[in-house]
Amino acid sequence: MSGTTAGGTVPGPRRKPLSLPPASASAAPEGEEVGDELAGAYWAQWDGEAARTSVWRILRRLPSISRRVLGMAYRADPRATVMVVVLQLGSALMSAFGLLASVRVLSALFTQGATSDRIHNALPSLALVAGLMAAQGVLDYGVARGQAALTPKVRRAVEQEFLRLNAHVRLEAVDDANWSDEAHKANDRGLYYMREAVPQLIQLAHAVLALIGSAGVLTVLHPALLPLLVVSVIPQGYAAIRSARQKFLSHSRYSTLQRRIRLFTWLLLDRDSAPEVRSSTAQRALLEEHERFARRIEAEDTRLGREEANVSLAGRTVGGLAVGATYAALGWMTATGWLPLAAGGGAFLAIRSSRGTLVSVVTAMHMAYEHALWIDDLEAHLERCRGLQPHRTGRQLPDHVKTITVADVRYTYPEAARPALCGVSMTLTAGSTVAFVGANGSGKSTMAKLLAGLYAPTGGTIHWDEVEVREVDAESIQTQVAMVLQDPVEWPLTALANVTIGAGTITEADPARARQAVVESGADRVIAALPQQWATPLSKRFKGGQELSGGNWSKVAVARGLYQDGCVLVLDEPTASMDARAEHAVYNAVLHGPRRPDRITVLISHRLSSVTDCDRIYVFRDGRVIESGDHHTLMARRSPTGEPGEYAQMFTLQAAAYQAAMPPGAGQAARDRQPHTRPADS
Ligand SMILES: Nc1ncnc2c1ncn2[C@@H]1O[C@H](COP(=O)(O)OP(=O)(O)OP(=O)(O)O)[C@@H](O)[C@H]1O
Repeated sequence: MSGTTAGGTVPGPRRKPLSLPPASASAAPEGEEVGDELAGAYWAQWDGEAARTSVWRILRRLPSISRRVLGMAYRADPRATVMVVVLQLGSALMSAFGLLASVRVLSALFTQGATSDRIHNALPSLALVAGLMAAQGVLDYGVARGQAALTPKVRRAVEQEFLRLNAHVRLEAVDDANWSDEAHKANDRGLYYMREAVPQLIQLAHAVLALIGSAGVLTVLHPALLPLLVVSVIPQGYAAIRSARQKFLSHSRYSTLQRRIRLFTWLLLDRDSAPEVRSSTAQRALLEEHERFARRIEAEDTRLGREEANVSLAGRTVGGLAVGATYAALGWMTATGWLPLAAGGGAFLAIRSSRGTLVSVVTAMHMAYEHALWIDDLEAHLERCRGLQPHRTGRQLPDHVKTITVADVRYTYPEAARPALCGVSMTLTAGSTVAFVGANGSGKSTMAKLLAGLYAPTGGTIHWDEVEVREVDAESIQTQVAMVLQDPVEWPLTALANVTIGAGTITEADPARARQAVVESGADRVIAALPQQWATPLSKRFKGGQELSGGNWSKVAVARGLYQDGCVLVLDEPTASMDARAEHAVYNAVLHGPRRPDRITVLISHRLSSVTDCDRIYVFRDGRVIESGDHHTLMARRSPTGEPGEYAQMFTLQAAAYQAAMPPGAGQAARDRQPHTRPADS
């Protein structure tokens, strides 16, 4: 393809001829290893990373992860955070003292003398154990209460911050192909793990403190017991690490398969794909593909279960041997008098409880490490969002504008090879209706988006009266410009909310303005026919919801634009899917209705019949305005060689297409019935 610019003809990119496709191929790339097929998929980026990282590195990162989560919790609720930390420490102390008190109970029981005397002597320590356990229960209850207050607050705070920043990011950033992946990754994984970070940290802290408590008690009982504990837990710790890593890797393989199969499940169940799935009998192909993945999941499930059983057996064997050796050493120490019998019993209890705690610590620290990688990405994304917010100057546009002056405006999309607009100038005055026409890709919509403040010009200026748009808050332009696009959003809200949302509300309405807007757009009949009229949800996802046809959605979208009641109304081909009568009614309302004297209306259309009554028509080609004037001026325009201008050529071409198809005399009859001349679509 080639295009014409001011500089001449630009050669199109070189293309290789398309080769024949293979006669058989898999529906999507498929690797030997499940993880290979979707390696690089944004949502799988860090899965299994904890299993690939050294334990030392994980341990080194834990303090900074903990600091960050604590900071986040403190910002959300300082009181609850301090309470959780203090109570958690208190609970760990109670647990350690409980263990020491248990040793005293054992000492009392293991001394010589009558059984009743020994029991009697043990009673105070027993009461102490009970008291400490009760105190620990109360403190744990406090931790749970603090966590209950803290976690939802942190969740709400981070989620709101994430959505607020994303909703305001400038449109050009969202246009970037990588943006959607980044935002979804941050939402699906980062935000999820950030929400879970507080309870996870509490769990980790609980386990670590319990381990430290046990170690402390052993040291108090006899300094030689600490190395004994270390020796006993090393094999157990090793087995726990292996098992945790195995689980992380398996999980990443498993989730890849799950995502793949969900795609086919979704295609088979989805309402939008339902007609095509049936009309093209795609069911069989989709079911076969689903079954293929289901079998792989089945095999993966079995493999996973077996592997877990093997790792668990190995862990238990190694751990069991180590504990056996430790208990033997304890027995020897007690028998040889190194350690009093009661201290030996206490050590037995401490070592036993440490084994379970160690597994929790290992799993929790792997999780904290891997989740922190997703949280890092989320934070980087939020930082990027902060840098991409609309510029704020504190200045607002005037409520009414007399003239918008566009002077030599240029715009190049990020990473685009050529500018979409190169030197456009125009003057739009209040009360006038202007049209942008021209071939596909000539820059009409881009110009409209610049007028709406959705993009900032990369060159040139746009003035609203004397105010340059760069000097005002971008949002103040957006509230003054109502834009109706060709593929408007079908808001899954009530009919009324679909009209009012353009004015920034879905719960309040100006009834008279809403009715006026739907009458002008032709949506009044659509809404009147709905079972609950204005209150009908326009989505089948809701009970009693209704689906509209494409043309009727367009009428609702036009009503939304009219309801917004801005200084500028841009209709970017919203009538493309309307029937001829509906389209005519919309244009008639906009062009000949009670037009607000201070509104500038911009119509973008390929149907030139719709724009003949506009005050001024701008003809775009390759990002420039090549002609402008009213319909008659443009029709009369000739080049120096006597050729009709671009507009005249396009109009004549469209008109000729209908005239050729009309029976003799029908044209006059049709014209007599219509208030305005309307040539046909191209
Ligand atoms: N979001 C975008 N990112 C990058 N390039 C874009 C983007 N939108 C449009 N373009 C490019 O900018 C140029 C002008 O596009 P624009 O949509 O303004 O044309 P148009 O005249 O409105 O076309 P159409 O009649 O097909 O709607 C085209 O080359 C198009 O490919």
